[in-house]
Amino acid sequence: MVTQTILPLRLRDARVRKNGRVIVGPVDYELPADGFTIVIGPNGAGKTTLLRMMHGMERLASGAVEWQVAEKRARERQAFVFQIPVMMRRNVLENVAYPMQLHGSSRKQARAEAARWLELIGLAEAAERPAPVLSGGERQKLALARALIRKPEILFLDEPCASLDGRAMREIEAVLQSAHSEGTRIVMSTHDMGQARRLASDVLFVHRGRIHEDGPAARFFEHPQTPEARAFLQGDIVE
Ligand SMILES: Nc1ncnc2c1ncn2[C@@H]1O[C@H](COP(=O)(O)OP(=O)(O)OP(=O)(O)O)[C@@H](O)[C@H]1O
Repeated sequence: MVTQTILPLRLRDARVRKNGRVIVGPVDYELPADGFTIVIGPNGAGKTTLLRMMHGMERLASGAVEWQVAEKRARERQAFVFQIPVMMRRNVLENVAYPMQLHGSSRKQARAEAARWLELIGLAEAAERPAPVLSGGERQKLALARALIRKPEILFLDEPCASLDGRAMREIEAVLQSAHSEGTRIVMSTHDMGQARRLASDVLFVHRGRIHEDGPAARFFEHPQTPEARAFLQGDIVE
């Protein structure tokens, strides 16, 4: 059987409106099939909403978000990691195993795969602990293992390292880089310019609800094309 990729993703004239105001859009953009895309921009620029819109979590006021396959299949092949991870009041292993069980794996199979992921992500010792008692970094690792366990084609992450210490951040970045090198497409927002430079193959610079500039990371960081991106990279306040 030929497995058709869900990518590239196309956004056509896509807009999200809240309280009568367009907060993101119009966006016309094609997300290429490969890469580690970092989404950056000033506070309130629309990064979170753009990611949610790509993932199909926002009702569109106009336009379309189109994958290469039917919506149901596209949905199954994506995962999303939130800034504040959502987790069940069960132990860590069960939290990670859950998506596999939900999609038809036996409990035994799901638990075995979850244990493998916990090992990989450095959470093996916490397997039997209730998820709600984890530290911030551990929670985010759990969320990442749970997102990756079904080997999504594309993973969206909204500020996954906000407020984590250096060690947790390093561990999470290593897992993301490894997932990417094994073929997972990644789209992630961050406020941390060091992290953006470490991880990005390409950049989406969001300003006032629009993709203001996009391109390969090396070019963006060395030669930003727009005055707003230049100002942002210099650390100026961009409104
Ligand atoms: N549910 C909502 N109702 C009204 N306005 C909203 C809603 N959600 C977001 N907004 C507004 O839309 C704009 C974009 O928000 P969004 O959270 O996408 O930006 P962001 O770039 O992720 O911000 P930050 O960097 O602060 O996390 C902001 O001005 C925000 O106040």
